[in-house]
Amino acid sequence: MEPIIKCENITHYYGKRLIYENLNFTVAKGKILGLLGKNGTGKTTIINILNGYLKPYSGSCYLLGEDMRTLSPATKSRIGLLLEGHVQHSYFNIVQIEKFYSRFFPNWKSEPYWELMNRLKVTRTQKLSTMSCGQRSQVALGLILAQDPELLILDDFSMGLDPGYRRLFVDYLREYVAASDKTVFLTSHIIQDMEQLIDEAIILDFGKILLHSSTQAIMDQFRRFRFNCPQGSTINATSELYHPEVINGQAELYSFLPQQQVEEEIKMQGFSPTNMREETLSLEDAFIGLTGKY
Ligand SMILES: Nc1ncnc2c1ncn2[C@@H]1O[C@H](COP(=O)(O)OP(=O)(O)OP(=O)(O)O)[C@@H](O)[C@H]1O
Repeated sequence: MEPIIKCENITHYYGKRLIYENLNFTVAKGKILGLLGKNGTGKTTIINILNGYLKPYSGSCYLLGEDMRTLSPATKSRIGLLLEGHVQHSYFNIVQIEKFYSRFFPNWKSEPYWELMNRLKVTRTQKLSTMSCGQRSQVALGLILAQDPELLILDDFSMGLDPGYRRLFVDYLREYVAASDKTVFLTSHIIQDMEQLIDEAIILDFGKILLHSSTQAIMDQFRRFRFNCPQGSTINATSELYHPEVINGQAELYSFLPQQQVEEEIKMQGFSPTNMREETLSLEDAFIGLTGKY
C-alpha cells in the first residue's frame, strides 16, 4: 500500500547552513509516528516542508500520494495541521471560531470539539486572545479533531498543556487512530507522553536521521550498561556503543547489543569490564542514551 507520507532525499539549507542531507522516510497508513530530536535539529523545518510552507533545497515529499508542491485543495482538506504557536483568529470566541472553521472542512464533526470545549473553564463569549496559553492550545486541538482528517500533522502539540490535559489528548489521539485507521505525524519534547502513544519514532540528530524504528523495538532492545573499569581507562563511542562515560572507574554506556557482545566490544578497546549490569529504559532515557545529554 502507498505510504501516507513519503519523503525522498530531502536536503535543506538555511543560507549556507546545512540542516540535513538526503533525508528519507515513509509513514504507513494507521501509524502514529513521533519525530523526536534535540532543540534545533530541524523538526519544525520538516513539518514546514511537509505542509508546503517551505521549499526544500532538494528532494520531494508526497502526502496522501500527491506531491506536496502541488497539493490539490481536496487533498489539503484531508490533512489536519497544527503548527507551533497554534490558533490564529484570536478575536473569535469558541462559538465563532467553530463556525468559521467548519465552513472549510467537508467532514466537520462538532462533537469532539464541544466535548473538549465543555471541559474548558471559559465562557462562550470570551475571546481567544484573553485565554491562557494552554486554553488556546486546547481550542486548537479541538478544531483539529473536528476536521476529522485522514492525516494529522502536529508540531509540538503539548505546548502549554498541563499534564492532565496532555494525558486526555493522548488518549483521544490513540482512540482516534485506532477507530478509523488515521495516520499521525507529530513532534514533541515530552517524551514520556510518547511512550504510550507512538508506534514509531524517528530520532533526528544534527544533519541526519539517527534512528527510525518501532517504539517497541527501542524499548525491547536498547539498554543501559553500567560496569566497573580500571582507574584511568576511557571508552570510545562506536557505532554500537552510544555515549560512554567513565567517572572514577564507574562506567556507563548504551547499546542495542546483548550484554555479552557489549563486553566483547569493550575488550577490543583494551580492558575487561567487571560487574556489568544491564538496565531497561523508559523512552525518555533511551532518547538521552541515543542523542546524549547535551
Ligand atoms: N528561517 C530560518 N532562517 C535561518 N535559520 C533557521 C530558520 N528557521 C530555523 N532555522 C534554524 O534551523 C535549525 C532547525 O530549526 P527548527 O525550528 O526546524 O528546529 P526544531 O528541531 O524544530 O527545534 P525546537 O526543538 O527548538 O523546536 C535551527 O538551528 C534554527 O536556528
